[in-house]
Amino acid sequence: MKIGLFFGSFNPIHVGHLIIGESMLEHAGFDQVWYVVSPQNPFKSRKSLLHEFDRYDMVVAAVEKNDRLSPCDVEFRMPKPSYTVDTLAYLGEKHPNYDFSVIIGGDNLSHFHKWKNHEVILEKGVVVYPRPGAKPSRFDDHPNVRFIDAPMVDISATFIRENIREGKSIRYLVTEPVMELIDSRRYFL
Ligand SMILES: Nc1ncnc2c1ncn2[C@@H]1O[C@H](COP(=O)(O)OP(=O)(O)OP(=O)(O)O)[C@@H](O)[C@H]1O
Ligand SMILES: O=C(O)c1ccc[n+]([C@@H]2O[C@H](COP(=O)([O-])O)[C@@H](O)[C@H]2O)c1
Repeated sequence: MKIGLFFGSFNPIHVGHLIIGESMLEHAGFDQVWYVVSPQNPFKSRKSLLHEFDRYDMVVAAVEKNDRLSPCDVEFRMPKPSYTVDTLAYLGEKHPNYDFSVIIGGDNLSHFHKWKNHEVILEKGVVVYPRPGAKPSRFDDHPNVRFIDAPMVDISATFIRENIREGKSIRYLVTEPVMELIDSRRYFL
């Protein structure tokens, strides 16, 4: 079984993340995509970062209607910050019959050389979803890096958090169940 591991802060999960997951199932040949919620990205500040349990709840709410998209909380029980190569190794040991690859947005590829043991991640294969404004990277022509030809989506979690703080609507930028959680729990205010 081919599994695409989509690592992210998901602060919050938005429709861009869902379009990426579905496109990966359709165009990259994955049987499933797992949304791995990272408690702490090694490069990001904790400012305005919700607790991982809250971010996970939103991921669960976003994907529950889709059998092939799954939430994954494995990094909650691992050392922090969350290094992708370590999680990949752990999941590989736990599920020896699954074939894992990593999914990233085009913006992350330009920083990829700074990731811990990125060569090891590359050996497994990296599938890239194009992102507006992504810079060219040294991995663009790497044999184990595959770009998916799919429509660009110019949505970010940062933009959603800003809208919430300014009292603006986030309807259609996140799914209805995610919007209900954000409203009822007063996230990002
Ligand atoms: N609109 C998008 N197009 C392509 N890739 C995306 C998009 N949004 C997020 N990603 C990718 O999804 C993964 C998880 O992203 P993340 O949870 O940080 O969302 P984000 O919208 O980039 O958040 P923030 O604005 O807080 O940085 C990353 O690999 C990121 O590159
Ligand atoms: O392993 C690393 O060195 C590394 C460096 C930067 C980012 N990552 C992971 O990349 C994922 C995407 O991050 P984010 O915050 O942009 O959603 C997230 O799961 C991070 O833990 C991992």
